[in-house]
Amino acid sequence: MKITEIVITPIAMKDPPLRNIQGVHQPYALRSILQVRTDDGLTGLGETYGDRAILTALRAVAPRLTGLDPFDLNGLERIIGHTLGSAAGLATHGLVGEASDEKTLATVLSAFEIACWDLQGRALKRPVVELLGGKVRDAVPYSGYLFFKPAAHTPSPPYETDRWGEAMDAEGIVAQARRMVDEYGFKSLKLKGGVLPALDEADVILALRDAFPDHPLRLDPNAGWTVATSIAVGHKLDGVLEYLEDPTAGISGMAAVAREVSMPLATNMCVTAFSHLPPAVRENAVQVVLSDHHFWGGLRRSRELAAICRTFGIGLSMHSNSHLGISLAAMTHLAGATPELTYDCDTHYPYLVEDVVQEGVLSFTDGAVRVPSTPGLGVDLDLDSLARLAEQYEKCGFDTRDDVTPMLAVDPAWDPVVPRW
Ligand SMILES: O=C([O-])C(=O)C[C@H](O)[C@@H](O)C(=O)[O-]
Ligand SMILES: [Mg+2]
Repeated sequence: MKITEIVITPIAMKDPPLRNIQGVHQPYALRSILQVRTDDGLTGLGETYGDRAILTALRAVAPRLTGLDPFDLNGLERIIGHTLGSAAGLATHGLVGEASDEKTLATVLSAFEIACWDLQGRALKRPVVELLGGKVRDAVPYSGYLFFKPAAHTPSPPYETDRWGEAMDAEGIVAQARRMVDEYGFKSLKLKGGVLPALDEADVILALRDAFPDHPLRLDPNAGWTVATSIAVGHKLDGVLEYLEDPTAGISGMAAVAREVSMPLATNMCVTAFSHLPPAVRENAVQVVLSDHHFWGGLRRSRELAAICRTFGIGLSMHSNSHLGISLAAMTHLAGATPELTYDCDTHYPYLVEDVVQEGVLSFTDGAVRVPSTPGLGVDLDLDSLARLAEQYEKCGFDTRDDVTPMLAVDPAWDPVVPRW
């Protein structure tokens, strides 16, 4: 089997005004959809970020992959390494740590690697989970991802009215959580923090604890707090949190917090590449790493991360950014085959109102997605939806994720400085 053609389609999907430390989500989230075609007539699917910088890198690599066997993942890595060379790190939005050459390569590799896994599975008529060693769970549990948000936010271009309403205080967040739990059956809850003053966010967690006594709870302010504030929140939430995610910036900052608080600290910001693991282990900075195949280099590398975490007694969870069904399928196959992944995975999927994959394949029951059993990733493109979302990308008016500008549109004094509290 040889790759004959790769089609990369940037798309924009509607997104609600979800708040975070930087500001607010734009009215559309951007993704790149990959279709990798072979001489056997098969098409493998991939999905990754849609920012201009990654799109440029994907487009530089794609023509070099003609003739590659999709089973040759080492060859894929070699070609991508040669093509990107020492290209400067991709600009990122700052919510998944610093950019670096290592992460650029891993991000580009992942996008094509996922499509190759899909092709391998389709060729062998086996689901990806079986190529990864077989299922360790039939369904993958996800956590309900709670965001502070206004009911409406109207910079230009405007946001679509969403079904989640306002959630800017404890009452709103508890109502959002209730809806997530009722509709999706989530068994754990994560609050995106960095929006209210830190101790007020701790109060929101306490309100969630009252309303959901048995749900593991997580709080993630994306490094919005100083070490001292992080410790104060850690003490206030002693015995309440499953983990505290990225309260403060950097491996040493996290280590200073970890020495003083009782709950595990988790990260998708200070340990986001293999070179971050040795210092993090040395300083005992984090007790849980949130993997994310999109920037850790795909499914193989994510499993290498799992083995390293197992070796050093670090827990493994999974991070998410706004994503579509191809990524949800890839996340589910990976988690379905990875025993180390004992924490419920993050997903933004409940906020999605439009997808590029055919409906009805992926759904949540009791907070979990069944690992697909059909060949490859188990999802197929809906070409009409792909075309519509591609047109939306052309019209949306931006080509890079930027949570600051739409915030400035409603608050001209907005300053995304960190740490803020
Ligand atoms: O766990 C995290 O840090 C994230 O999920 C990062 C995301 O970008 C999140 O902050 C968001 O969607 O605004
Ligand atoms: Mg996080």
